[in-house]
Amino acid sequence: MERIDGKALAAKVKAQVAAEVEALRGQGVVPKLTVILVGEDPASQVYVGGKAKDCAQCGIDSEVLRLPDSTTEAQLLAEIAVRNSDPTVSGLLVQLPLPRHINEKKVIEAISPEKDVDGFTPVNVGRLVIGEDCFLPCTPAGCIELLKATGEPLEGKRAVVLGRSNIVGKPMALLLLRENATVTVCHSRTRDLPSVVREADILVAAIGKKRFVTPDMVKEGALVVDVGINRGEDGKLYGDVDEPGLADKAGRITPVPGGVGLMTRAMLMVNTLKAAKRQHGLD
Ligand SMILES: Nc1nc(=O)c2c([nH]1)NC[C@@H]1CN(c3ccc(C(=O)N[C@@H](CCC(=O)O)C(=O)O)cc3)C=[N+]21
Repeated sequence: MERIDGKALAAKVKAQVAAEVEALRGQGVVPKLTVILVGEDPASQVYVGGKAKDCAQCGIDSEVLRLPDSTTEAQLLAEIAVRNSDPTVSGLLVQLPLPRHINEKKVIEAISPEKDVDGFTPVNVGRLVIGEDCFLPCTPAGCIELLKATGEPLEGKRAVVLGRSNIVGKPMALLLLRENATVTVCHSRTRDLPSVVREADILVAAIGKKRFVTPDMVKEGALVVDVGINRGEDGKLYGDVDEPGLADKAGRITPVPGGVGLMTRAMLMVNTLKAAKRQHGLD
């Protein structure tokens, strides 16, 4: 299988964002992303650092609000409310997962839909379902860009999404549908899952299990998008797909690392730019 270069595509997307941000600055508009991080989750620390770096590359101001693990839900909601009504904040994101004593649903619902650059609020999810303009969730949006970058038409293809989470599987299915693919969503209760996966011209693996997709499950010539980020005992990152096992197959695959994760971050920059433009009536 040939690799789809997520690093190159992310760089291209960020360069386009940077050019637009520069033009916006000329009009006196400076986009800003605020990330709220509660607690000390080590993976979250890494992701948040990556986002700050991307912002710097794009000329987007960034601010990280670090709150202790002991933060109450009410305190977090109050911090969100301050950013919702701060006109200098274009995009607002609360890093997940949150400590167990905080209700994730309540927190997401508190974010202003006009600043919801993750595309996680019910308003944006609803807009996505009915095909209105909205903030697309970054990971699925990045997956679509990776698929489009292959130059292969998505229309009419059989797409299989492995996983049905609110942040990846479900919105991914909707975005593929919007591209006129024929979409099947598989999950832990799917009967004879391997035979369903084998039908896929386009396979999006977002099940969160290291190398769950074995070579016998992948159709010859398929486009495979690997959303998995599983840390192995050896400290290395593994996707949901056994990529080395697919070496002799025709088709294309996004690597882990170097694929979907980088595009997730690039799409966050796209959304933050879009938020700033909309808030200034420029979109
Ligand atoms: N509100 C919220 N929004 C998110 O978008 C969000 C979140 N919470 N919580 C956690 C997940 C995970 N996530 C990733 C982002 C970038 C990489 C990434 O850049 N990965 C690199 C390498 C990373 C490494 O080496 O550790 C790559 O795949 O090449 C991975 C994962 C965003 N998430």
